[in-house]
Amino acid sequence: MEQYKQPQAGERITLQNGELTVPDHPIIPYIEGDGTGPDIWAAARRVLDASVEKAYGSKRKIEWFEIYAGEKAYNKFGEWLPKETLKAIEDYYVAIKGPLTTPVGGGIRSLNVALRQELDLFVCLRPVRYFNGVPSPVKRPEDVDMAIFRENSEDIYAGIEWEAESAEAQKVIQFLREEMGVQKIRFPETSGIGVKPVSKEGTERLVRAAIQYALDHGRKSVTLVHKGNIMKYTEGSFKNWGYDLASREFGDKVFTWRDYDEVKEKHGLEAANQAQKEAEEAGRIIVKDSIADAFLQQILTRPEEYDVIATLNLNGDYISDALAAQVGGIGIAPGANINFETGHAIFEATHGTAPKYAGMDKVNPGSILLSGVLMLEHLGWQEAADRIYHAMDQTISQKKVTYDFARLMEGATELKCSEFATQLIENL
Ligand SMILES: NC(=O)C1=CN([C@@H]2O[C@H](COP(=O)(O)OP(=O)(O)OC[C@H]3O[C@@H](n4cnc5c(N)ncnc54)[C@H](OP(=O)(O)O)[C@@H]3O)[C@@H](O)[C@H]2O)C=CC1
Ligand SMILES: O=C(O)CCC(=O)C(=O)O
Ligand SMILES: [Mg+2]
Repeated sequence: MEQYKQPQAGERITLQNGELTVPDHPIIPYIEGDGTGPDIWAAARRVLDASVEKAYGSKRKIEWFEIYAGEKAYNKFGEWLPKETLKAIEDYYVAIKGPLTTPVGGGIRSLNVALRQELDLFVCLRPVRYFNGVPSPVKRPEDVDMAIFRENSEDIYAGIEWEAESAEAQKVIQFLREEMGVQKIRFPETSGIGVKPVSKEGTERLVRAAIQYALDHGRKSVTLVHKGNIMKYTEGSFKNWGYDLASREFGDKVFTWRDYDEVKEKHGLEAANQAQKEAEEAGRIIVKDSIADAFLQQILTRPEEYDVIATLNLNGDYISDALAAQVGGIGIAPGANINFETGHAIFEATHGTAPKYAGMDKVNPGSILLSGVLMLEHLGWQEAADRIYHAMDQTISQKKVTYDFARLMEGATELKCSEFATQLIENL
């Protein structure tokens, strides 16, 4: 880490017996991000620091350590994702990042995805909840309270694809047609090809983390969201492996829809409904499943029926933006990429770099800030986290908001990104 200036003060977070040990002055690496990243990060950092100070005085303080990825890394070191960045996150366990640009249709592959894959941060956890007063396109946004567990290491995001008409694509198509008996590639001469790996191990560690989270957080259900009717051996297997794991590892802590079907088969519908009701009353987690397209309409029409969601990478990407829109948009949707086995985590906004607003001090810093709040909770600094939740509620109720909310609210005062942060600090 010769190129990076590590802070003189502070100590490392360590892992002991599978648990993070967090010193009072932890060193936390951060990546500012591209586009609007510098604006939202500067605002969020001020609020995080102020809240920690307010909650703990001088006893606790985060020692921030800048590390680099994306355009800033390229301009400084000629690399998009320097090895030192990965090493710093490995060494310090917990990091936070702003959004990074990914060009469409060519150029570099996603650095966001690369960070998750290189560090094997297999869960992308995106909690979606409503803050009072936030403008929403739905009638009862307060019914949305879900935690999305998006698989983060495989699926179509593995980046195994070949461009149409390339020698590689032609070779794969030839192999599929001649050796695998594939007859259904409609336009073989001009097809690009993508491969979607989904494994049993990958599914199991994701579903295990989702059920454990549901148990630890007093949640009621875990829904496996898939498109298994069409992609039988990837998304369909995700569902089957998920149910297998739930019964095998969690036993009577869960009641699955497979259990329901079994009771129904043997004793009829009424008995099955009764068995599920008793399981719910006993606090068992209901493990169910939903096909992705139906799920996307049901989260609009019956959001109160869904709680923890476990899903594959691409479904999770769509679902997290769709659900975020229901509770005020991606400007306030937080996220965390976590390896629940090694303890490594990167907290990051759900949205991207919003390039048209870059450098305008305009966009909502809520998403990266609330990702920072998840980070405070992960460190066990709940008092500092709670102050920020409270300040968000207060500030939005006062109708002092950034442009994204102001354009949907009557009588709102539109604040710049930095002014919104100042207002939050006043309300801590
Ligand atoms: N994890 C990451 O780092 C991610 C990176 N990206 C990357 O970001 C780049 C831009 O992607 P794009 O598809 O435009 O998606 P963005 O999420 O960057 O922006 C889409 C729209 O969302 C709204 N928005 C985004 N951020 C905020 C915010 N902080 N406050 C309020 N509104 C916000 C804006 O809406 P409006 O126009 O209505 O004001 C904006 O135009 C791409 O290179 C993409 O690959 C994308 C997603 C995640
Ligand atoms: O990496 C990207 O450019 C997009 C990632 C994304 O959409 C997400 O993290 O939700
Ligand atoms: Mg996305």
